[in-house]
Amino acid sequence: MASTGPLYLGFDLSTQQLKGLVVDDSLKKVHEAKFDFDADAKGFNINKGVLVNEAEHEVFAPVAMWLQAIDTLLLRLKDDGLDFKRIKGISGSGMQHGSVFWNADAEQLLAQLDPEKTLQSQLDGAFAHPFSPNWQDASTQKECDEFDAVLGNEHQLANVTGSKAHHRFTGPQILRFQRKYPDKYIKTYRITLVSSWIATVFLGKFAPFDISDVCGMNLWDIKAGKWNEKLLELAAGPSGVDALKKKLGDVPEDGGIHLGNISDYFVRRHGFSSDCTIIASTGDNPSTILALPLKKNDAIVSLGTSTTFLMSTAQYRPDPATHFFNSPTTPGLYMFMLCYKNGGLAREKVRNAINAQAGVDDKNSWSAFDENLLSTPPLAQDDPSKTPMNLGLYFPRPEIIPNLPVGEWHFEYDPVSDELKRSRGVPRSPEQDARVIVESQFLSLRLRSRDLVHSPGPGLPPQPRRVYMVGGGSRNKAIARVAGEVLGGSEGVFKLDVGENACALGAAYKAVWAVERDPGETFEDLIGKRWREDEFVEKIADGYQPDVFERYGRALKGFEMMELKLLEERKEGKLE
Ligand SMILES: Nc1ncnc2c1ncn2[C@@H]1O[C@H](COP(=O)(O)OP(=O)(O)O)[C@@H](O)[C@H]1O
Ligand SMILES: O=C(CO)[C@@H](O)[C@H](O)COP(=O)(O)O
Repeated sequence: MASTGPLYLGFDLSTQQLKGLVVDDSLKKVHEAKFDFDADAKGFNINKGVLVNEAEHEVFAPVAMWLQAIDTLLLRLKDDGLDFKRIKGISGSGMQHGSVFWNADAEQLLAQLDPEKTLQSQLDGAFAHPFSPNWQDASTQKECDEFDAVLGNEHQLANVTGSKAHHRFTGPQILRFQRKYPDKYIKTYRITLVSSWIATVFLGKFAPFDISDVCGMNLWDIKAGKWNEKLLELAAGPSGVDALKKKLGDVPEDGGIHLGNISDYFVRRHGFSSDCTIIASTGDNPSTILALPLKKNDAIVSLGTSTTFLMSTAQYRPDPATHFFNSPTTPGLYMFMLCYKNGGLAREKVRNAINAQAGVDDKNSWSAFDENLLSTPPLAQDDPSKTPMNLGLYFPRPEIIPNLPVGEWHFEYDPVSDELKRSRGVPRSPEQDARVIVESQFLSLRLRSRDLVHSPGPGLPPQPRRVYMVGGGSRNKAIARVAGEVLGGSEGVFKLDVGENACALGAAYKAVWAVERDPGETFEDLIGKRWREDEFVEKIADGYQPDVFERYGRALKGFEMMELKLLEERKEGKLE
């Protein structure tokens, strides 16, 4: 007999694709589909989901392409057998920091959508600007300097907003937007984040920012729970704070807030039930921590286009080197995050060089990369007693952590003499680059999370209890193995059964919680009760291995010296 129980739909609008995932009330995934921007979008000259203006270091995405993606994704979910009538709640996750500038006609256009036509064909006129600045944008150095200065320094800004100023954060982006396009800024009636943009489309009217994603703007005072007036004043420019406040709207405290019923357009065009509820959408990283009942001292490593490292903590310990956000669901909890621009695409560059050298036909195959990753000894050290450790940084795009320009740098480090020497590359390039780039990415995570992790048991050095891998790169077990060697993890390295789609899963779980919670029931309680560990997660690699963990511990010192040296050279103008 066909099931009739309630279903919950989660979206993930990320750099390279829109994904949709449906779960039932027992948290089991029942449908999923995706729309890949490069492969599926028609009429946009994008590469890896974005457009680039190199001259100004701008990276941005066409908003109309996302509308096309929603139009097609819903058809794909239908083809997958989804009965839209059963969907009781929808929530979404969006790549963080990106802003969409809507004009004054938008709400009328949203309210009057004709179910015979696509979203893309009807909402073209709803935007004051056709593009959304992407998280990879690096055009706002001047604006970031102003943000860091306005409260005193970057420490003060991090204390108040959870982060120092970052190129991609929405406040500095708005400041640059209103300076570069004053007319468009005046015409902007409402600014949404990518997350509240998804909710807006499904709601048919403007949706507010969510309590977690708002922390990615450098405008929100986390402890006070309100906008910081000085920061608003800076971002707002000549048209003033009140005008900007109107464009930004309110920020409800409850991450599970019911924003309203789904827009009639979706009821009539796709057969959704008219009482399907739209739940606040959040950022892709906050959403990822909702994909499982994360315990204290567990870490999530998300290998998407960006690499991120996430932990849930009750301690608010902001620092200019890291990010803190409100939990998307639970007051009093925070999300700690590290975010790197050079994640998936940097690894792909090494993979491509290996495949080209080996004459591999399938350009997207990871086999040769994986073979080299596993056959190269740790730190590409053939004989640890005689040869130095090989360290490197691979940044095809300007990096966030540390703030370095495009480049690739190699060093040799002798942990006995503590000597660090510049080298021309790894001994056997590009094969050994596979090992050195993956180690480099995980060493940076270990370096920057070391004060947050603690010993998971007697006699164990500080490290996570479990490391969960998610995002596209979590398909790769060779990378997971190296993650365990570098980061540890007393119980091992794990993957969710929908590991690549954790953001969409987290969004779907948020919808389950928001619709089905009892009064006062936390997300952790509800999801914890329904979660089935044996079905939903798989151990994919060993974690803590004392010898190699200790060896990487020694490498950390050289790694830190390497970064400091390059930062010094940047200051002296030697790297640009
Ligand atoms: N088998 C694999 N090994 C390593 N990386 C992979 C593998 N499969 C996919 N990826 C990486 O996953 C990335 C996409 O991850 P995904 O989480 O879907 O992206 P996003 O959410 O940022 O759009 C690609 O850039 C690719 O490098
Ligand atoms: O900028 C950040 C987080 O601060 C990125 O993590 C974006 O949120 C995009 O992520 P993916 O497309 O890699 O999922």
